[in-house]
Amino acid sequence: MHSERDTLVIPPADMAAVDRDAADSGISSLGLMERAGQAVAAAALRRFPGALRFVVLCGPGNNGGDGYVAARALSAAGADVAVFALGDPARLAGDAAAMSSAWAGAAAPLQDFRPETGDVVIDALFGAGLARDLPEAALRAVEAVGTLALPVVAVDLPSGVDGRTGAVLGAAFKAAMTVTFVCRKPGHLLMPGRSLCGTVEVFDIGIPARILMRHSRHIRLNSPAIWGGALPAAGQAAHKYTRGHLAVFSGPATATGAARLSAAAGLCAGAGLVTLLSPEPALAANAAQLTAVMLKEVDGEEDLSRLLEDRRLAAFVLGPGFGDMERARAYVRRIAEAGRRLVLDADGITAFRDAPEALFPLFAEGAPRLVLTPHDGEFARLFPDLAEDGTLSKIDRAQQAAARSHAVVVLKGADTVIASPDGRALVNDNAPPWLATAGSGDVLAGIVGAHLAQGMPAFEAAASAVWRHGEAGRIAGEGLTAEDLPAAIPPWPRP
Ligand SMILES: NC(=O)C1=CN([C@@H]2O[C@H](COP(=O)(O)OP(=O)(O)OC[C@H]3O[C@@H](n4cnc5c(N)ncnc54)[C@H](OP(=O)(O)O)[C@@H]3O)[C@@H](O)[C@H]2O)[C@@H](O)CC1
Ligand SMILES: [K+]
Repeated sequence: MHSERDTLVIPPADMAAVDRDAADSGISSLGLMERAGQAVAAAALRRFPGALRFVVLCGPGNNGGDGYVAARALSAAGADVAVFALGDPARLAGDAAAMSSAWAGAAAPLQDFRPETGDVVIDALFGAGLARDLPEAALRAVEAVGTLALPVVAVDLPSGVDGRTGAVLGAAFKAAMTVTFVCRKPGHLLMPGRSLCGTVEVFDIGIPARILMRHSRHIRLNSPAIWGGALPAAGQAAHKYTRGHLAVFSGPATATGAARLSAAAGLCAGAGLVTLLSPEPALAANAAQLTAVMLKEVDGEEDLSRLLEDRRLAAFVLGPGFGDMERARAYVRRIAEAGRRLVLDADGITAFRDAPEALFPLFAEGAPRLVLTPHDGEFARLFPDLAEDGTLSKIDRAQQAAARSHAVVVLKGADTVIASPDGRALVNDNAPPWLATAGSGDVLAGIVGAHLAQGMPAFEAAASAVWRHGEAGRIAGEGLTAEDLPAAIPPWPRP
């Protein structure tokens, strides 16, 4: 399990500020580069002991500097090493120039690189400083290495991956392994960057935590290390009501399955009681398929108001299969006015597509009580401007949406981002690809609802739900259907 420091994620621009602070406090930047390059060489030798030749591709900045150190260390270890440089090494500056001079071997132009079977490529072309699409010579190298399917060890990031957004600029190496320094960068976690990094190894090159924390924007990898303590301890005498009562709204008679999936997941995730709230025409369909989940008729705002008199009903899930947009908006208003907690998913989100400004003020007071769980398409309905802004990373989009909506935003995908109105954001990385299946989102909404019902703060409730959902996907295994997921939800992890 991760330590808290292991979960830190710092964007490249902030990382540059960390480097400056480290230098100001007397830490030698040349020493940092030396340790970085040595770490790369050690990792490459450990992972590829049978390499016939290590080909080190060095770029025009400090990433290239790390490459020259790695070349020297690999050579000192007895490996066969060839260095190819992008640009004239004589034009390198600062630490990179010093490390290039300390490399005793030759450095041929990158254009001369002809990959051979048995090569292991150390990609030190670009890291945090990649500012635009890869230049022509680098594109050709990416293509040639890809053609032979040579293993690549990326220094800091696979060249071509934008460390801030995870986007590919022109093209990018597909690495078997990425050795990065200090902490992860967003590009290691956000797609498609994550899929190009291979195994990510993070090396502590000696920058003290106090400097890191000064520049951390509270972006982290989603891990039990962050929220493991957020589950209120249920005492020996825990009563089902003290473990929370969750209510899930059913859709019409023709669309009841989604809500039942949410309800079942809520029960398996630890809610003491779960009630499905069903319109009258759907009662029979629901009753035929429920056992532990209770069923209650709610067929309009008056029914709901009466129900809300029961203070034990702590949290609601609205959206999966719900269908009726006007009723969705009315129910959301009632729940907000009654001070309850709400997971708004699927149709519940779409119901506010033309009037998001009618939703956001409803939950503006006090601690966050609303959790929005959109996929990209639903996100664009509530936040069209953020969805269209190509300069924003997925983390930026979720953070800005959370601040605007006063909601915890769970922006779903292979790289789900969970953001809080207070600026915290987590990137999730434990979801297997086969979790993207029909009904999977309904299950997630139910788990979030169960956590809210148990009294967890909304951000922790959502983050832990995303993680348990991912674990459930792993446990249920490839070929799962959403029906398999509730029973596969793992117990609450203790940090
Ligand atoms: N604390 C740490 O984490 C430590 C980090 N360290 C290492 O430093 C790395 C960051 O170094 P960096 O800032 O020099 O950036 P880097 O990626 O080498 O590229 C910048 C150069 O590329 C150029 N350039 C950019 N895009 C281009 C393009 N498309 N086509 C052509 N040129 C392009 C750009 O030129 P410019 O944009 O100014 O014209 C500039 O010359 C980091 O990834 C890690 O490996 C360690 O050494 C020690 C501690
Ligand atoms: K690189």
